[in-house]
Amino acid sequence: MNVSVLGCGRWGTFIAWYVNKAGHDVTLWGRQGSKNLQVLMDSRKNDYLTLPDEIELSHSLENAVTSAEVIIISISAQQLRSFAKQLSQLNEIEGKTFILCMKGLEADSGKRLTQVFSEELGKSTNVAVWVGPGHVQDFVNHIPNCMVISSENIEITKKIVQAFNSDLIRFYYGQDLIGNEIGAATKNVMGIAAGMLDGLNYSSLKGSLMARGTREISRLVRAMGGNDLTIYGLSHLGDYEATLFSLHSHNRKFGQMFVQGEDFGKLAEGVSTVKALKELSAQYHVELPISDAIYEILFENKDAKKTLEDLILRPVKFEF
Ligand SMILES: NC(=O)C1=CN([C@@H]2O[C@H](COP(=O)(O)OP(=O)(O)OC[C@H]3O[C@@H](n4cnc5c(N)ncnc54)[C@H](OP(=O)(O)O)[C@@H]3O)[C@@H](O)[C@H]2O)C=CC1
Ligand SMILES: O=C(CO)COP(=O)(O)O
Repeated sequence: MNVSVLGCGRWGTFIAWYVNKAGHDVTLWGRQGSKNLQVLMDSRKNDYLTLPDEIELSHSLENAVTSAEVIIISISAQQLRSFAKQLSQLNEIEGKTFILCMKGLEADSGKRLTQVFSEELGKSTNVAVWVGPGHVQDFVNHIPNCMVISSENIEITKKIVQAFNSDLIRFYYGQDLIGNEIGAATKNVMGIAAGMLDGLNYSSLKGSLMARGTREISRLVRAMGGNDLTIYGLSHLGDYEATLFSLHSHNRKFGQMFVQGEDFGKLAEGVSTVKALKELSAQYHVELPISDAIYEILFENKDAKKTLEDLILRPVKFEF
């Protein structure tokens, strides 16, 4: 199958490498001026991997889109709306399958990425998400993992899983798009919280963060019409090791450096997702104490140690 990957950062480049390894013809696209693409064109390498010669590297969005049956997008979540607008100007997008390999929510509206995408491209394309745990550094060292594909159309979900399943990634069929998208985006917020705990020498609280973080997000998913159990699956709890504990996690690292007064400088999607959660908490009348605490620390200048300690001082309540 011809597959194009749009976005050539850490994850998009890995996805191109992986999909080629799974037996497909792959084009990897980067925008004009992309340093990431230039480095790959010059050396076929980045900080994480080496791309085989058969993967085509391209600056032409039109060629990348028209030549492929399946188009995978992996760019920063806050750029998706404007990028989807750009895609909607192209011919021949009808009937194509798009897969979003991204973990975020629109910061201002709280909308899920498939909602943002469909609003800009209409209903004539299929859209799915590919989420779950995995770091490039582990996959290129042949360490396998499990991930999940989810869409509103089970036939599309099955087609993608069958095309991309391999001994490196075992895919599951997701049946709850709301839960999988909210789960994938919000695990980054818990990752930031975990990094803050690490930075404050409170790492032993991460078990409690796992228990109460999943509970908080499952309440939100249920209020939004999803299945609260999804939060205990691959998109969220299944991604906690890779985000709350892994030294590779950008979100965990961001949180750690934030409380240490340092600038991380790379994409940590959870920062924008914290804003989206503020909006969703109000829209759906769901209390999100951990996410609120991270919002206050990041955007209201509240003291991180005191704000996280205050979570412990909340009134006693039933666990479930
Ligand atoms: N296990 C998983 O499922 C993982 C998922 N991810 C997700 O993947 C997504 C990307 O993360 P990551 O690869 O780390 O981020 P990077 O910052 O490494 O890469 C982002 C890419 O997006 C491109 N980009 C940004 N804005 C635009 C735009 N307006 N138009 C076109 N291209 C654009 C950048 O272009 P340029 O090259 O010009 O800078 C860059 O290539 C995130 O949502 C992240 O959560 C990440 C890791 C693992
Ligand atoms: O989603 C990821 C791991 O599954 C990557 O997480 P980070 O963006 O925090 O590195």
